[in-house]
Amino acid sequence: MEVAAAYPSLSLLHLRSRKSSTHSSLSRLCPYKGLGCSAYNQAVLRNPYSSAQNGFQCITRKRVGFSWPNFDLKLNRRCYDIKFSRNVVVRSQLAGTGTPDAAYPLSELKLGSKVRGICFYAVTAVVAIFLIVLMLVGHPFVLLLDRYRRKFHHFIAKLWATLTVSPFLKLEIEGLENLPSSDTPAVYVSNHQSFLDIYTLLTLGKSFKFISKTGIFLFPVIGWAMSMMGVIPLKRMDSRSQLAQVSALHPLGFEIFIGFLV
Ligand SMILES: CCCCCCCCCCCCCCCC(=O)OC[C@@H](O)COP(=O)(O)O
Repeated sequence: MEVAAAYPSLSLLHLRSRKSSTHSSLSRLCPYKGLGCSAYNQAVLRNPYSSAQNGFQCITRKRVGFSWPNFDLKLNRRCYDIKFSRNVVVRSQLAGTGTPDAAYPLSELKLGSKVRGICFYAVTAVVAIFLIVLMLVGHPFVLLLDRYRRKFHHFIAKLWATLTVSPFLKLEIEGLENLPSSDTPAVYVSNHQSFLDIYTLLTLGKSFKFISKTGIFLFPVIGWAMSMMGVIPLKRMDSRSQLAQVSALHPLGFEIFIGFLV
């Protein structure tokens, strides 16, 4: 997973798994001097951890049969039809060769991985429910005292991310000194291999203004937190919305985080 921080010079932040091949964590920041998009492309291609060289994956979606209970009212008996198939997307930098065959259906995941995944979601939900209360209480003060950066909310988000991730992954952060200071306008761009980049970037504690598709704001608790943090909503199919939201940023300058899928 890579994050590019674009400010006067351009740096790449790499998010990689420390010990296993199943999850990614924040591990390496490689400074790369360059200007403009072409320089960025070169940086990605030439970097030893780049997706191009390692062939890390954006694995194509694989359809997996999934049974859903269905009620046949006439016969008053329960029957099971293959009604839908579910898309299971596996994206990992480290998992294999980058071919579609490397994707595997949910049903083939080991029990341990499933339990681990369920625990992850349980922890993140429980922690969010507690922390959202703090955010709600602090929100009026944040609007009065720190309307733009909202550092308090970002601190809460950092707590949420750290408490969620730390039982499951060990984060290693290298090269923090290469990041621009908080008062330097910068754009961070991630290739968004999975949602783990959001957690790992939140643990940095920087007041990124994330840009997010509008649908995510509808999630309970997380969506409310995003609104309070000032996450920028984006209607993806509407280029006017994209322009309007970015130009609405406060002229003092912000650090923006943009995630995109590769
Ligand atoms: C108290 C709890 C604190 C919670 C803090 C939550 C802060 C969350 C910051 C969220 C930033 C969300 C950025 C989302 C970026 C985005 O929009 O990604 C789109 C992808 O998904 C791809 O979607 P799709 O193509 O539809 O699969």
